[in-house]
Amino acid sequence: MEPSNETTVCNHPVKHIFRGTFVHSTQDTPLKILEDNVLGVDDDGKIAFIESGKDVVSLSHKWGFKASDVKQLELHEFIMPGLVDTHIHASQYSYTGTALDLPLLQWLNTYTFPVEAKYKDLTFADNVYNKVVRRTLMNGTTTACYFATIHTDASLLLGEIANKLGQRALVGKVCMNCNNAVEHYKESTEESSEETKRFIHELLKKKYPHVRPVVTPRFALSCCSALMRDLGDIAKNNNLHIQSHISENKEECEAVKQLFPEFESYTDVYLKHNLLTDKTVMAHGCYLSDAELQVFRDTGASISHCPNSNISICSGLLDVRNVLNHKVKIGLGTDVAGGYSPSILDAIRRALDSSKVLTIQDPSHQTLTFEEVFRLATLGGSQALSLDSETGNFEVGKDFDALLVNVCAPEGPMDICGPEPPKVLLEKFLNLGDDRNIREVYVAGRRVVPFAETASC
Ligand SMILES: O=c1[nH]c(=O)c2nc[nH]c2[nH]1
Ligand SMILES: [Zn+2]
Repeated sequence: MEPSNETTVCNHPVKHIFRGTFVHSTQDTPLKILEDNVLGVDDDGKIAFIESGKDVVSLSHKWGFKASDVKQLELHEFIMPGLVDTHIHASQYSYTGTALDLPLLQWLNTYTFPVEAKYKDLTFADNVYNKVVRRTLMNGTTTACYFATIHTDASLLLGEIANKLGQRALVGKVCMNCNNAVEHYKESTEESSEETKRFIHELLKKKYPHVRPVVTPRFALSCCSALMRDLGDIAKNNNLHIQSHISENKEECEAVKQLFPEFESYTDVYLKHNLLTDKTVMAHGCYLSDAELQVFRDTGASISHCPNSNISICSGLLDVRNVLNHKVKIGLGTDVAGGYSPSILDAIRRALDSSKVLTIQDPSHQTLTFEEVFRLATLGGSQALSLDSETGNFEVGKDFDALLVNVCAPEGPMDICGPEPPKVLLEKFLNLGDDRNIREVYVAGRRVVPFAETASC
């Protein structure tokens, strides 16, 4: 509710008030630094105001808070928007940091499918899914777009755990009816469609405030035409998000061409199966042509850039500058476990490295700046997931999804050798920081890190 004037106490109470430095991105500016600002979070977890610290007295009258309610940040602290992981396989978390010696298709058959088959066992799923949600939250991921496995009940469990621990999440029960490598790790077409409908129904029935289902055809090599068409219809009928993979590796692109010769391109395969919408996020896209990027632009579909994975399993390098020039929505993804790090801070560094490699190869390439990659990791990710009306930056009315960062955390990974401006502190954090610097994490105004209770290994 909007306050009526400056002297009336607003009857919509604020539950957190922070004063200090805030950094975030907007559509026009990749990095906005707001020094000595005051931000209030209302009872619904939404940003009620963000204004100059000089106005704190009039704000306290207007919103009915006391000076002692204000949490004053230290000089080496700042608040930034939560990180958005637009593509992560929760089910692959158990082998993160290993099995990076094969290219995509062999990697899937050798490592991925045998592990994913184990999620029939809900005890196994419960252990891994609790760990991945905790680890990503600790690393500042306030929103995650998850692939689970083909198992409906384990996928529902992932949604339950994300809700319990307070992470904003899109959760996908994986659909795949083609797989010759691992027996039993596939579904029939009918099973896949019916179980997807059950998954959506059951998850929506829980009415979790920040956890939603996402329709998840694994990729064109795992799903026949009939299944992709069914999934396109299911997403349309329920107005749901869609996620998949596209143009990650050359061998995969060639196989798609062989399997779907009647289509103009890999993008055309998804387009003609109604899988490209303004709520679709496709991982990778390293080999998309300009014409395909134009289709992304026209449909409003987005790309999840997963640079760690692209390098780790030798898939390719995405030219993010070209994607941005085509005005296609783009965010960052860890792609655990093709990517070996569950942290979006790592994705930021790998995105910058990848852009620099492109510049080494072609000096006319316009290297991404750290400010641009900061935006990809926050507002860009929320746009890629079509969640930017709810989260992504500190606009009044959005949910307060945020990290309180202390660059001088005791036992932390970096040193600050004298007074530094906030822009330097942010750049240092993005390049050198880790979870020790992330003192608090908020999702929709709820403090979710530090955890209420500690988990054992
Ligand atoms: O990086 C990837 N990870 C996967 O699990 C996958 N499945 C299809 N294509 C994929 N790419
Ligand atoms: Zn993936």
